[in-house]
Amino acid sequence: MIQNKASIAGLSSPFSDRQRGIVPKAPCSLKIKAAAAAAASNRDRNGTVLAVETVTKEMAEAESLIDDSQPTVAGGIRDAYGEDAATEDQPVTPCGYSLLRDPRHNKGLAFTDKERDAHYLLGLLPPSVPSQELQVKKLMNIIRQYQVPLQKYMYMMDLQERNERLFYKLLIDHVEEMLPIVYTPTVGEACQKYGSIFSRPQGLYISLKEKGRILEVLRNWPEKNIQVIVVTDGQRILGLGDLGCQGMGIPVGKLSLYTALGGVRPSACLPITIDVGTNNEKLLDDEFYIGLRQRRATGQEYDELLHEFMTAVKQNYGERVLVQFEDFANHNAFDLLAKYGTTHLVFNDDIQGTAAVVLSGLMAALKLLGGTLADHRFLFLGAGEAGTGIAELIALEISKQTQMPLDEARKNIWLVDSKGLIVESRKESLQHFKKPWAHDHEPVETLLEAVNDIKPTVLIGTSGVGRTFTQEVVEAMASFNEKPLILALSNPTSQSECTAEQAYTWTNGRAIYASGSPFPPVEYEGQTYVPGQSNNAYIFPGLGLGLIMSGTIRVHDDMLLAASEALAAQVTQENLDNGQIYPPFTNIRKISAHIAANVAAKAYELGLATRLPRPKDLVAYAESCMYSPSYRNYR
Ligand SMILES: O=C([O-])CC(=O)C(=O)O
Ligand SMILES: [Mg+2]
Repeated sequence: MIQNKASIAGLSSPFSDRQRGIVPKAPCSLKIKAAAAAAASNRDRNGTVLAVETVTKEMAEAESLIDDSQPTVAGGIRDAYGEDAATEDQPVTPCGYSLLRDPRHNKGLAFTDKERDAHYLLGLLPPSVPSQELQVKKLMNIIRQYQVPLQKYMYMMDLQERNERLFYKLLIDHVEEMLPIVYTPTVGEACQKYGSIFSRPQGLYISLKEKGRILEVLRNWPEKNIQVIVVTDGQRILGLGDLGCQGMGIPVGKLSLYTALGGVRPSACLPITIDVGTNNEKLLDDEFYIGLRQRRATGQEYDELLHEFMTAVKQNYGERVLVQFEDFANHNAFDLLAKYGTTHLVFNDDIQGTAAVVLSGLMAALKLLGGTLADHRFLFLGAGEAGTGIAELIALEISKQTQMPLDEARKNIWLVDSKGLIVESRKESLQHFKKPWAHDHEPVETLLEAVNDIKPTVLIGTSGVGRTFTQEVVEAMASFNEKPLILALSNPTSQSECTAEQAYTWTNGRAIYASGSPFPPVEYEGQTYVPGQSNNAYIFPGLGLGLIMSGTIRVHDDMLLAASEALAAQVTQENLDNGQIYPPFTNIRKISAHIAANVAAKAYELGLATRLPRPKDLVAYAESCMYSPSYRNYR
């Protein structure tokens, strides 16, 4: 028998338990128990072993309030393996006033008359019953009236807290328009002002104060069946530097894309910020700063906290939870990936996600430029996570294609950092991740000199510093390339190495251009040029979905290559004819399903996938696993 919380606590209340929304309907609870037991043993009630899809259905049916006539895969991957067996300990489904206050189940005015009657909502809502589509239309009208992007961002955050399905429906249906709001560039501004706009916690904060108690912190999070964690320590938020605890906007934003673009259900996503202090003096002096008011802990203190975190994550969520490292400073990003890459399912978005999206763009661009990767020369401005990560993945692909040794494949790839071209004579003083790129060449101090010396066919900006592709640099690229490929990847828009308009104007419209944050189309001499967006958002949602749905336990470089190939394959001839090396974001769910399928296929091939048997049609399986934001009918 399920006990209600109030009776356990010995509280009395003028409302009945149902009215206060704390007791599930008895038939539902029985169904939950039966399905939970079945799913846990992977057998049906008669003891027959269940196929994965059948368990999914059992579990989805078991979720109280869901109408049997609804598609059952929406509950998603969580349910498929019996790990999320609903038990009496699960929070019960609310009804009455609490139902309207529960963002996961709230539908606002869209509750039907029958639902209003069955769930104690009579009189709590005005009579109109709009469809979800009409609700989206109304909200878009409101959002479009805000002139300031940050206001739109705050409206969206509020919506997410109020009605989760409507938030995702709106985001998915208007992805091109809303991506720049919930993601780069606006999310960058939101992080800068996070202390002032903070209203409700959207993820977990783990600070030095919680050292020794991280497992307890994880257990405080209301959701138990987590599949993806995005974690930052806030030290390098986009190209905006150290934003300390206010970096939380990034994991929150990335995870909302996991759901909207990759179909991972929201309750399986956990945003985390690790707060070891900040070296940002402005924040330390800001009375509204929400983080620890101290300079960053480093060395052993930092390592110990991170180690406790990684250990607690595995202990609490098991081996198959994906941890995505986001916006760590270079040294920590590389160290963490190296340290945990062999023991955990980890992935660094800034190193590996960015690399995969750029490699994909290059694969597509070759159809416009001609030749193979090995025929091109690459020059990077910026030799941090993104720069060296992309460079390495290109070299890996060249080496695979040509059978040449990796060292040899690196020879056509050059990097410039703040001290000039990375060359042999600087090797001693270079950080370890730059050393492989120290080629034999005279010292060169400026980017312009490097461009003129190396004569790259592809120029890639990963410096985090805005407007560093000057007119001379871009014109030099155009002087020896018929179609210079220019990727200005730093985020947000203010940090982009050059704008789309500059790239097209300075090359007389000949550039193939993409940036990390979006730019609007450019009119130049009577023609419209549509810049591409080379952002890891194309990759991580599909990659993550592929890892989760196959139960993969380690990320392998070949999975990144598989993701790149799948994305490049989605670029149509029409896209290419318009100078586009990425497909439009409007198709992103389909794209993510293809990426997920390719990644999962590679995981099965490498023996790293644990969810067996392997589904035959991985694209269809990926699609069937995706969360749908459509409202469900409540019994
Ligand atoms: O968040 C983005 O737009 C891309 C990214 O990972 C970064 O710039 O750090
Ligand atoms: Mg990032």
